[in-house]
Amino acid sequence: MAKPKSYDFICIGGGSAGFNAARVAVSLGLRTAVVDGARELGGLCILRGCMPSKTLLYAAEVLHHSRHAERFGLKVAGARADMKAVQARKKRIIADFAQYRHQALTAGRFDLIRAQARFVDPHTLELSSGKKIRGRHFLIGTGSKVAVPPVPGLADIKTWTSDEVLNLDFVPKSVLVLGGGIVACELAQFLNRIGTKVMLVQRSRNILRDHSDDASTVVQQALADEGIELFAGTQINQIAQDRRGVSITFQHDGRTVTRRAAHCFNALGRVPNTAGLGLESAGVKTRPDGQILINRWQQTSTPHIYAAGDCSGPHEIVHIAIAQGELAARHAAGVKQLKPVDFSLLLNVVFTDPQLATIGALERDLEARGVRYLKASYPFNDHGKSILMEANYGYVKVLAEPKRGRILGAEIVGKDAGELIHCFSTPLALRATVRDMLRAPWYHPTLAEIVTYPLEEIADQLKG
Ligand SMILES: Cc1cc2nc3c(=O)[nH]c(=O)nc-3n(C[C@H](O)[C@H](O)[C@H](O)COP(=O)(O)OP(=O)(O)OC[C@H]3O[C@@H](n4cnc5c(N)ncnc54)[C@H](O)[C@@H]3O)c2cc1C
Ligand SMILES: NC(=O)c1ccc[n+]([C@@H]2O[C@H](COP(=O)([O-])OP(=O)(O)OC[C@H]3O[C@@H](n4cnc5c(N)ncnc54)[C@H](O)[C@@H]3O)[C@@H](O)[C@H]2O)c1
Repeated sequence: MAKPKSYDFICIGGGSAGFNAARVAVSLGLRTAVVDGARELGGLCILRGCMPSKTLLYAAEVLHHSRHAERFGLKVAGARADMKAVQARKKRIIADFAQYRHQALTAGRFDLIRAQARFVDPHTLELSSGKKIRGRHFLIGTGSKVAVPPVPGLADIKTWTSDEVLNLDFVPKSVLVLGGGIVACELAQFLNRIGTKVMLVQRSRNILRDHSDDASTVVQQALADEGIELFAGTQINQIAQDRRGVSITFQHDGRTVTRRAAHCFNALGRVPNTAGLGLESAGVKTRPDGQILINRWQQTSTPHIYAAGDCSGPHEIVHIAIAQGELAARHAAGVKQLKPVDFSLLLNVVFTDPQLATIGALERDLEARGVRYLKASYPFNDHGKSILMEANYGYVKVLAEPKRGRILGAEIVGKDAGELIHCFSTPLALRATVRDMLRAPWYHPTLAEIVTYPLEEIADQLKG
């Protein structure tokens, strides 16, 4: 039998983490291969995550504005979603992005092997083709898959995942959304805006539980105002299915509630896609849910094997997956003076409308750590530019260190919060103070200008 081909660096998975790790590894002179077993190349972000969801959310936002044009004194008759056309546009856009990634993967800078891989020992992968390859270093970037938690009846019924919702070419009559995380909230609003009756059932007291109560309350209110029937703080008793659709019974506010819908959308989270990778043969340790344990250089319990992206966490966010993949490649190549991924700059965006975005420290983290801070916030419904845009939901909140006013974090809920939060990215990275930010020019009238009000308030607190 032929000797297995051998590489310096092998990426298992060619998504955001794996592709970017490979790109950097090659640039550092490592003989590199990417192994990906997907029928379609591109990874979650391009094919079934960020890009298709944001394409559809934007279309739904345009429809929403058209339907509420009278707020601006406009008459737009008959605005509705032609889902076949919406879907065709999404497919065209995504095909372009996927094609671009396909070209990058097949450009010959590294070997691309189309196969599923599993470890048979710490340096050898067995491929679904039957071949074996060997590596000096590995990067596991196998992503995540939809979770099916033990909700009574859930495993016995046919549910949609985000994949099916992103592929809809019709307007469903009614959808029961399970979960109140980012996927649930973004896509519940999309469904509601295209004309579906949406019920959302969420376990925690608030939707978007990773965010502050203030922030999630604003989004929750906006979703309810648009007509989504939203139940938070529930406990599901049973879900069942018959020819007419699904029914759910749950506890809410001390009552037993029953609802019916034509379809059920499972948005109860995702789990690391690591089963079947033969991690035990390689000595790679995981948490009970399959999440790969890593150190700050992305090394697993077997130091020449790295992991990055959704399979290792701690966040399921594309720019983090990319940064982790790149760091792993540099570490494997022996680059000196590296810095770990800096989670004190964590940037998070929820693409609901209003959007919810945070950067840096959250108030609850500072409180938990006993860190003193100054804070100030300002509402969108008192800001000229947002008032003229009828964008009245939300606020900007800034947190700063009390001595010099160094920015510690910011939270924005409101129109285009995902764009506005970037006003704080560079200042936070450069450890700027509120006074540094106020020295910069701010054009009038812009949405971004709203940021100056809490900054000025903190500057005043510093004087006092
Ligand atoms: C609906 C939705 C919307 C999202 N929106 C956003 C957003 O707006 N912004 C954001 O930052 N994040 C968003 N995310 C999260 C983001 O998409 C993920 O965090 C990111 O794509 C993960 O990248 P990855 O490289 O870890 O995994 P993936 O991109 O999933 O790549 C994993 C690759 O590994 C391959 N693979 C798996 N197992 C094997 C094996 N055994 N052998 C060989 N190959 C294998 C797969 O085929 C796949 O190509 C969204 C997610 C979802 C579901
Ligand atoms: N805008 C973005 O950046 C973006 C968009 C979409 C997804 N993502 C990423 O994808 C990841 C997955 O998102 P998600 O929304 O699928 O997951 P999630 O973990 O954020 O949300 C899952 C929801 O299901 C609920 N849940 C879980 N188990 C339950 C049970 N047994 N009973 C009742 N409720 C239960 C949780 O309370 C939570 O509300 C996120 O971590 C996110 O970072 C990011």
